[in-house]
Amino acid sequence: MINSIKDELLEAQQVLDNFLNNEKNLIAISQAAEIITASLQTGNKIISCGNGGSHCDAMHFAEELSGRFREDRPALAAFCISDASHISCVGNDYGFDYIFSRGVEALGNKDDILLAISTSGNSKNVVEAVHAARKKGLKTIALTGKNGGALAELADHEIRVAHHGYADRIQEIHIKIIHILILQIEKQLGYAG
Ligand SMILES: O=C(CO)[C@@H](O)[C@H](O)[C@H](O)[C@H](O)COP(=O)(O)O
Ligand SMILES: [Zn+2]
Repeated sequence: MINSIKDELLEAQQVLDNFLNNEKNLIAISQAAEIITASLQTGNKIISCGNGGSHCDAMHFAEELSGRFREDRPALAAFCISDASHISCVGNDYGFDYIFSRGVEALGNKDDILLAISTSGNSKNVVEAVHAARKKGLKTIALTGKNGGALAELADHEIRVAHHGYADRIQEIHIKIIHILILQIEKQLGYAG
């Protein structure tokens, strides 16, 4: 078992190294931080969504803006489409493909940001959310994996972990990206040194 544990950690290290050693990825993160900061500075908000582990990541991202990251600072406008009654109603009445798009239709405004998280880039409900966001004039940022899937073509801006294995390895980098984004947003807003 020890060898298997070690193999997992070594693979995770390799995926992180591959991501880190491609300058394009660092630029993509910095641009996403700038887009999000500009939106917050003009009184707009961030809406996040994703499935499974990416749903948890989307919640994690939003709560660190509306709640707290490292230090105290004012609350920032962000929420994740995760209300169970909304999801069960829309899933039941319209279909699971529309659970996020309906949330964007209800609460998204022009110049808000949609952060769409999907390791495959192909989850239909996340893709539909991006379509709905574009229709309403939101800016769309996709956090993807593998070859970016449908979101690579659809989103205004993409940060991709180009790992072609299992989703969990991609998510492990996504959560690092999320924490880095929060820090950079705070720095640009003058809340972190
Ligand atoms: O957390 C994990 C795997 O680590 C799973 O729950 C995973 O998020 C689910 O299979 C998702 O439905 C995958 O969706 P996506 O990342 O392809 O959009
Ligand atoms: Zn997982």
